[in-house]
Amino acid sequence: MTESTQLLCCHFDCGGQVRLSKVAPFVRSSLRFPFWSSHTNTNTKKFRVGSVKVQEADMNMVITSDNKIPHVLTVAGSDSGAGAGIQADLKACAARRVYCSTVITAVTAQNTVGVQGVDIVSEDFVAEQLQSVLSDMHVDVVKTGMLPSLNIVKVLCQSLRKFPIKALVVDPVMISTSGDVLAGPSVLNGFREELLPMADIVTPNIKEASVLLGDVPLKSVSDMRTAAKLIHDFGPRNVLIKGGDLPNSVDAIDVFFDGEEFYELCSLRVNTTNTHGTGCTLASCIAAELAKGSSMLSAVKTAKHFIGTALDYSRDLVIGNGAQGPFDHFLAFKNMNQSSSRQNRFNPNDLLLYAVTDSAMNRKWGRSIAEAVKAAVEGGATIVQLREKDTETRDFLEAAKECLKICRSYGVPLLINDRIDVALACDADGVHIGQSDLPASLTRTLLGPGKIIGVSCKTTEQAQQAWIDGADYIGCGGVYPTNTKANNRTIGLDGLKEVSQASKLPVVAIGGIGLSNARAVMEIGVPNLKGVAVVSALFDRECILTETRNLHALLSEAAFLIQ
Ligand SMILES: Cc1ncc(COP(=O)(O)OP(=O)(O)O)c(N)n1
Ligand SMILES: Cc1nc(C(=O)O)sc1CCOP(=O)(O)O
Ligand SMILES: [Mg+2]
Repeated sequence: MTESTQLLCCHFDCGGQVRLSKVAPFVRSSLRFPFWSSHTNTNTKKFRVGSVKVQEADMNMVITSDNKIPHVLTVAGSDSGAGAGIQADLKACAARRVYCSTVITAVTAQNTVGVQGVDIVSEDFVAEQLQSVLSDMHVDVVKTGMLPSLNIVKVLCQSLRKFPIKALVVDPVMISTSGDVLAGPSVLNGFREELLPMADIVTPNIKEASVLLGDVPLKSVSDMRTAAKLIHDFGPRNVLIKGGDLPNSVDAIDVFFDGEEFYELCSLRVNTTNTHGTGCTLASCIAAELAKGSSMLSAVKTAKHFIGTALDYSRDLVIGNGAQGPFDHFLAFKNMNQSSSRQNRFNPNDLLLYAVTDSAMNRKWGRSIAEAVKAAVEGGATIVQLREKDTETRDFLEAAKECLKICRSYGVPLLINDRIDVALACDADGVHIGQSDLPASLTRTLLGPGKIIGVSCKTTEQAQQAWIDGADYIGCGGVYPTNTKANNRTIGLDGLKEVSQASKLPVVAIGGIGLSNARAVMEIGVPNLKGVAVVSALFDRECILTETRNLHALLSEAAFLIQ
């Protein structure tokens, strides 16, 4: 038996012996999750989803002091090809390191070509499976997929009323990726009237959103926003409309609506046909992150980033002969012939808005390092570097630990400037070093393959050496004159362009960059240039949060236009 079939068999037991335990009544308020409180204005927030670490965060399995593991119950159909449905849910939860139990609502004969047959499980047996799992196991989050009959929707809602859970994630599966109908119109009323009012989030794709709203066409992001609002009126607390199928869109743009604000979550469309099961996986990832205790928006961002990474890793995978293949949830495929796991823990898109702290600026404005970092990541910084030139080592270490907690909670990598000892001591995500610091090759030896290393380069030769030494990215500048670093040589946009074109590593531009010139920097149009690193334009300002937000919005737009 292969590893994957073993996994499948052991998880298909829906929960073990029936043991009825006393349960508290379903408490609706228990479904509420905290949200980012800083998002208070009414504008749409646009995120480029590229700042969430996937691989390393995975290893931090959350086990509580009483030895419980976050638990997702999926109520969905089986896909014999194992790309979608229950099988995708199991793989997604395993990859996100949470336990997943299963209630099977239908068995489909399915492969990469399409759906050849569907056998619907009776509602009585669905009810029995629900009872088995929910009466015995502590389920944190229920995620639903294919609910093929109105009666199944009804028994599910009854169970949810009887057993308390933390959150309900509804993926309103109606049509398979191959275009086959998986839930007919009779189920729609069950969704609208019973299930959606209980849901913490519903995650329709464009077609499903259209069907939920009585076949209104959705052709633009603006239509998606209107649809999100209308679906929200059915009662779910949050709506995520997945725009992957939106015509004429370079990016995959999803619209998230929490009842007050819209967020456009934007990520690069991965050029692959291995997309079967992305909807199920996304919903399962959201459920897994919620089970671990994430806020809703953060769960959605992590899930979207996970999908992007998994698709990227699996873009060349060949399984089956059909138009849409499955992908690899364990991010193993692309790495098969590579000796280290370096690619897994650094995402070059994280360089988009690189915030570099400065102790003198924090002192001037009366802020702690942690306060400054928190405001920057809340504002959308996608990576942070602590550059504390005159802070005592002990104080630096304590501040770094505090900042690491903040950054980890947002999925933002934290690097330490110069101080490899501090980075090792606090287990930071990596370091940034310059030409007069410890050599990059030695730094790699000290930090090992799992950490991020950035190297400052002003010339093409330095960029070549950084690559040879095993760095992950280069910082290139000073693009413009700066007061932040004394006697810094300015290389201008031309110098930046030359080094970026020659570099085999992703590049972040630095030096005198802010709102007024960031667009011009990005517009040099070299694909290797992934973002800008900024000190004074964020930290020598009254409101770091506002400055970071504004710069993030500008960079997201610039990156969008350039691709
Ligand atoms: C992203 C980034 N790029 C360049 C630098 C400069 O590093 P270095 O040359 O080592 O100078 P100091 O920052 O140590 O003064 C950087 N810090 N970050
Ligand atoms: C730390 C640093 N390194 C540079 C380089 O050219 O390598 S320029 C710089 C300072 C950047 O600060 P500001 O954003 O305030 O100009
Ligand atoms: Mg340095």
